Amino acid sequence: MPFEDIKHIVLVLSGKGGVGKSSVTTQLALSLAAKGNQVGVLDIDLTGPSMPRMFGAEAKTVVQGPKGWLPVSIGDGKIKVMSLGFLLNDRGDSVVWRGPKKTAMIRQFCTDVAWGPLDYLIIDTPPGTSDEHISIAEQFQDVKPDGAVVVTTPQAVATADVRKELNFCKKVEMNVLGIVENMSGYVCPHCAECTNIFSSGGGKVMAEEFGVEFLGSVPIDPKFGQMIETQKDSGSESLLEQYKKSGLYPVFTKISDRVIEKCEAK
Ligand SMILES: Nc1ncnc2c1ncn2[C@@H]1O[C@H](COP(=O)(O)OP(=O)(O)OP(=O)(O)O)[C@@H](O)[C@H]1O
Repeated sequence: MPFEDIKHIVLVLSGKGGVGKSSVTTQLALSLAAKGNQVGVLDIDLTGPSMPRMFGAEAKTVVQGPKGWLPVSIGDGKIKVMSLGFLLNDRGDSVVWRGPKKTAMIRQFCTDVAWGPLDYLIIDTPPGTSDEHISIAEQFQDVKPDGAVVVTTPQAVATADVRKELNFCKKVEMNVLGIVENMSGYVCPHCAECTNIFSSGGGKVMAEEFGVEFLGSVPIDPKFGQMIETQKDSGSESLLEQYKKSGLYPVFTKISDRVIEKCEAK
């Protein structure tokens, strides 16, 4: 059984692209690792895999071990990452595959990766409710994920996309751990005051409407993007150390506390 050594599985979903789903996946992984957990990150965003870039591991490749693909170990090995990005020859390549090929790739990602023991496996999914989501839902018929973290932005809440995502979860009987509202306000680097540029609070209202938990608001922090862009295969130890100094670290410490509580309560 490929998931037998994995204690908890969490999916990260978003109704639309560009809302910060990959950033939330990365920060969830970093904050869980900061609490001493062994974390795996599975990137099934086949058309736009961004995990190699997020973890500064674009030059790494995955190799085949005796028990399957060996995920890329980041820093001191507290985080392991598997992404289609590691298998593409040219990292700028994108994959245009039809449904059956995507399904086969996802099945392989779910069965052929030698993760070793993990406390948490975080799965970064493509935006929307596409073939990949249906495949992943099918893969998990026996091993149910603990649930999904749904990411939105204040603007996206105004659209039907989040609603669609939450309805999708209901349809495939996916437990929703909660909603994260990303890019919710801007923290001034000079005075640390938070300004609500795009309005905020919509995620909370949506969470109430669907009877799911609101996990928290994540402000826009330009330093986060800089931190990601300037790391060059320095590994997660330094990324983790840098992240601990980031203004978003306390925000995600609270979010991951709730994720842990909810996963352990299951
Ligand atoms: N809270 C934040 N503060 C500052 N920058 C952010 C924040 N969240 C996301 N970003 C930046 O916004 C951009 C888009 O984020 P990200 O790649 O995480 O979105 P996504 O939803 O995964 O996108 P896609 O749908 O293309 O996969 C990135 O450059 C990221 O660094």
